Amino acid sequence: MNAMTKSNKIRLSLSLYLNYFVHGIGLLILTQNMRPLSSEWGTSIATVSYVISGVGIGRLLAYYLLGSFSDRFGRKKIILFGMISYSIFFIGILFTKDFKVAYLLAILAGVANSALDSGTYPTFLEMNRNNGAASILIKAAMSIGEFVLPLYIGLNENLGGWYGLSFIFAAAFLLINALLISYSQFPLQARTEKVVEHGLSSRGKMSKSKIGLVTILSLYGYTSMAVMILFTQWITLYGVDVLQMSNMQAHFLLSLYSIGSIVGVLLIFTLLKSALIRDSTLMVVMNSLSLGFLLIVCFSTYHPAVTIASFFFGITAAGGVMQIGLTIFCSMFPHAKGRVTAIFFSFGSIASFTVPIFTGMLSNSGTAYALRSDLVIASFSFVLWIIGHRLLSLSNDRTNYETERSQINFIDYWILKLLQWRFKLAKSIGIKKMNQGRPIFDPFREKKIVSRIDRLVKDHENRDHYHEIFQTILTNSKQCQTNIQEKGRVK
Ligand SMILES: O=C(O)C(=O)C[C@]1(C(=O)O)C=C[C@@H](O)C=C1
Repeated sequence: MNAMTKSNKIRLSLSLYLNYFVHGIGLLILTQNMRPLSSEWGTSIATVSYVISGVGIGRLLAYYLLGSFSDRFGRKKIILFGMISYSIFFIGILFTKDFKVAYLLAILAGVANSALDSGTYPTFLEMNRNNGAASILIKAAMSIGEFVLPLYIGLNENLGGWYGLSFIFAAAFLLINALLISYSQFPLQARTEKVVEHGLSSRGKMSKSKIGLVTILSLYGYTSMAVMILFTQWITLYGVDVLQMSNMQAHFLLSLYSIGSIVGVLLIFTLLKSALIRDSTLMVVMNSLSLGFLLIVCFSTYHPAVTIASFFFGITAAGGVMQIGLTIFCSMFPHAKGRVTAIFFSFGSIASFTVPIFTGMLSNSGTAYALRSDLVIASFSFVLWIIGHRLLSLSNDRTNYETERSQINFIDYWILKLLQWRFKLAKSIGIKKMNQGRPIFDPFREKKIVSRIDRLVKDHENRDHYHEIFQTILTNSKQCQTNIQEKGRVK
């Protein structure tokens, strides 16, 4: 397949993000409709909750297999399969009267979720030359879906509308989008045969530090997910039971956390895109900060402090750190991205199973124990990244120059910003000179500039290079001024 054009990339990205908007809806649609579904199926709320756990089972069962399929048969097929399965779930749940069928459908939703993940994350990495910034936006698309659905359901209930409409909308969105995706061009994928050569299974070839990193990143698949699930599950009760907040104040903690997560996504996206910071350094910073904010949430009794800390915890723990972890993991196995994604999210699925179980047990001793156990997991994440950062730096030092390159990217970013500023000032001088009828070229000023630079240079062996660079800047600056004057004259 040929390289993708910019408009193809944008179109495909939008379709993929739209899937995750619907997936955000899918994540909440059962819990938000527990009451109507329980009366539809003639079961208790507890049974509906049991049906919901089927989603987790489906994800766990399917991730690894679908990840391998994604590497072998291509991203597009696996994504389309996920979208169609998801639509069947949305429609099927509405029309079934039997909770056992609903349970099977929930498993199908889990399978659909893993298909979307196994196909989409690698596609974004392949489309953006392994820059993980675009995958971070997946999280934003999901958060928007999660934000919109409860609002819609609340509004629909007030207006007395049928609960099933949101299911129909979700399925319709997906089916129309599936049509668009089926005609979309996908980025070039790493050759499938190489999966065998470089596969994760060829442990003999892996160095000790690589095995260490695989372990760390897999465990992070668990801890990054667990930290978020645990917080969202217990924070509201903690606010009411332990902090004696009003119901409204306690719910607000979760809303602020969600808004924080969207802010975090935008922040991390900008940081990664501008290459201002190395991804693994960002992980150490984010995980240490999230631990700090969590400590405030767990031990402060001052309501405003807990409220603000919840917002910042959303930024640092739910702003896409999980996605960066996955991007780093994928970059270690460029030919098996689908499988890596699958392994990573399988660990995440285990978190969605185990967290409700062990926190449920802890809550018997008090809600504070349940929420504060999140500190243990957040500390674990932090330690994982201290070690992970070290291992990544060591392997980079020996084998490549990624560290230097990312620093050069950082410097180039600022050189460009400064040059843009310089050109702007030179243009302004150019316009003033035109109005005064003075020539652009000012040899005295240029001589001054050059001799000043000469005085500033410390590494004398590079003096000639600096001369040449500043001479080029001046030449281009004058060209810029000429252009702006000509434009002014034409007008
Ligand atoms: O200082 C000026 O007079 C400018 O027009 C700016 C500038 C420059 O880019 O620094 C550009 C052209 C002149 O020959 C000297 C300096």
